[in-house]
Amino acid sequence: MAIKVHGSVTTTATMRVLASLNEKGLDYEIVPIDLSTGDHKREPFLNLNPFGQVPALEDGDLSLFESRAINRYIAYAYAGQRIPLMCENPKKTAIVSVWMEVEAQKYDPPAIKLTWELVINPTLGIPTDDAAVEEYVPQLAKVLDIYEARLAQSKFLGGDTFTLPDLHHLPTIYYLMGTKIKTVFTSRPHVSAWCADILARPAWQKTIEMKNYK
Ligand SMILES: N[C@@H](CCC(=O)N[C@@H](CS)C(=O)NCC(=O)O)C(=O)O
Repeated sequence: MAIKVHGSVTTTATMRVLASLNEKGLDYEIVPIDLSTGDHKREPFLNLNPFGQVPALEDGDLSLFESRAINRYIAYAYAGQRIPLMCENPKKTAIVSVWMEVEAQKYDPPAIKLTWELVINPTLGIPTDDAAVEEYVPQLAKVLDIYEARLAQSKFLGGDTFTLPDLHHLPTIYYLMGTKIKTVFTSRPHVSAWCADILARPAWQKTIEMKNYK
């Protein structure tokens, strides 16, 4: 049975999973979940994720939610397919795990709030809260200062190669690069080069195309 992704192709967490499936070149089916009608808060979706958030993934008899956990599964279950998104060496894996935690715990909280304020709310007709933007940009900048130092030493966050911690940033970087605060990324030379590099990946370009032709 083909892998099924239950989600909405414009949402950051669904895009995160599609990006890893595309990196692996896997076949999958998208089962659209319409957030505007509340599909995600009703059965049968709640059976896949009782928290009522997209995405959820089914691979045979395995059912998962939480985009980052799904991506770990994809990386390990399909380790031999195309590029490795995790490492086998325990020490290298530990470093990759550190930067995955950094993305989820330090980077994502301000980045997702800014994505809501600057990208999602305007599409819903909700005006941007400029005070919130002013509060979150310095928080994001502080994290990116640390990234700038890391990326001066290492081509990617997890090491010499592109791995899940890099991939997990793609949806919010993609959206925020189209906003007035993109200089928070582009003003830092190593961060800027890293963003350009990971955004140009064919698997990410495919993810964007799926969003544009939904
Ligand atoms: N930590 C979850 C977050 C999932 C999430 O926030 N999904 C959003 C779309 S990006 C959603 O379903 N929002 C609707 C809601 O929370 O009601 C993950 O990474 O999968």
